[in-house]
Amino acid sequence: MASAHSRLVELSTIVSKNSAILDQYLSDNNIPQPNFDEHDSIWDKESPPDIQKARIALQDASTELIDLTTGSRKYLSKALNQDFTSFDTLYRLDIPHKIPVDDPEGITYTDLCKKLDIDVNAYALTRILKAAIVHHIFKEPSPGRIAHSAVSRLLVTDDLLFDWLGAAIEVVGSRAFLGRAITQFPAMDEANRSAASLNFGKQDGEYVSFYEYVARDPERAKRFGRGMSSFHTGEGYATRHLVEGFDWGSLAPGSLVVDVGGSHGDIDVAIARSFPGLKFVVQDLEGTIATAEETRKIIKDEGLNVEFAVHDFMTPQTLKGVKVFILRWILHNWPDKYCEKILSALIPAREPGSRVLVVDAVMPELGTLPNVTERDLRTMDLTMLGCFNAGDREVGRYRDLMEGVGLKFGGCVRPEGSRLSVIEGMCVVVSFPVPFPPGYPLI
Ligand SMILES: C[S@@+](CC[C@H](N)C(=O)[O-])C[C@H]1O[C@@H](n2cnc3c(N)ncnc32)[C@H](O)[C@@H]1O
Repeated sequence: MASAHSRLVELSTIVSKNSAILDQYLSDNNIPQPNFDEHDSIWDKESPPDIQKARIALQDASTELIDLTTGSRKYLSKALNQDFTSFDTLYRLDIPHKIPVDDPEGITYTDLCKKLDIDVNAYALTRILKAAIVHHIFKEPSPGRIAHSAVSRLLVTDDLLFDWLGAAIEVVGSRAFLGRAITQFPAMDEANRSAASLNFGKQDGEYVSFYEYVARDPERAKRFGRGMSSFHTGEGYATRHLVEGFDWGSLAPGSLVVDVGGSHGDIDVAIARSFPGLKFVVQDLEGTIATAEETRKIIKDEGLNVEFAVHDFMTPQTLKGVKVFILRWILHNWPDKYCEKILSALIPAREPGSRVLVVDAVMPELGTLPNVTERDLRTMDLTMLGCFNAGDREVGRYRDLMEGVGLKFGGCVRPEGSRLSVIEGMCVVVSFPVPFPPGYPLI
């Protein structure tokens, strides 16, 4: 039943009323419908004031409709992509933690400045924060005061999300250097010649890769690991997709599952809870493994069969008898030649019946998904290109990569509602955590 007062309906009425005004204007003046094919849009020309008013009202209501139907967490990452500057500032100055979390009246801008660790230009900071407020990050309950919004409050109540923001700022900030990177390093095939390398600047005289940069600072490594954990709390990236998306029950008790580049092991904890008979080893770089204390505690408290081991996935796999290798969000971080190296490194561990699960987003053909979905995917793809000279590949490129190193390609499935095919020998399955609309052709 519809609500007595529905903001959504109210907004859609504004959209429809103003669309009708614009439509009438076009028809009265024999102007074709707006599209992106014409060289010259009608809206680039001057139109009467009431038509301009109708356009603004329509756009304002549509924007609010989109914002209100996005969800706070998702909104946060969307807003970060649109308004990087404010986020960068509020993270660096730790603004969310300086604003009372449960007081709708918030704090004055002046008192907020007094709480900061450094003496900043209050006028400049206020302007940066107001730019955040128009994106629903914080709100202004009364003139001169700032309070938390539902979105900004998350940054205080969810520590992992705050760490995600810290990591995401470095990631998204690097994307801005893409144009410089493609002109300075046009081949774009080296991890340490990326937009991120330019963003971070030379370290001890050398450009470094994203991961080298992260590993140089334990605090940053911890933030990145925790930021990854926070991703798993979002619906699109929930661990359950992999828990439900593969037939773990078909593995014999005691089967060894190795999560290559598994970070803090969130995926393994989730699978181990449902399949306690399996044995998991999470492999990652030393800095990441060293900061997985929260997962270690969960593993100990719940008695889960999950271990951590330092292993560089560019070097041959040392474990034997592995039934399943998980490579989740790994290949999209590496240029092709490194993906070949990572996949080849698994070959010595291959045995009949073992499998590799590559879990990554798969890029669709242009225009085959709803535009809002595709915008998200392509933004993420460019983020990966900026950070790593890598990205979310089309399914054919995954197949080429795998077959190129002599692995059998086992198909590409979406976890929800799909059963994975199990093929004798080294079977490679590409799945991905993004909730694609039903019916999207995967292979
Ligand atoms: C994008 S994260 C994905 C983490 C995890 N698989 C997940 O799905 O959340 C990539 C991981 O690869 C790890 N990594 C990067 N280079 C590595 C290397 N040479 N050997 C092992 N792990 C590495 C990083 O430390 C990080 O944890």
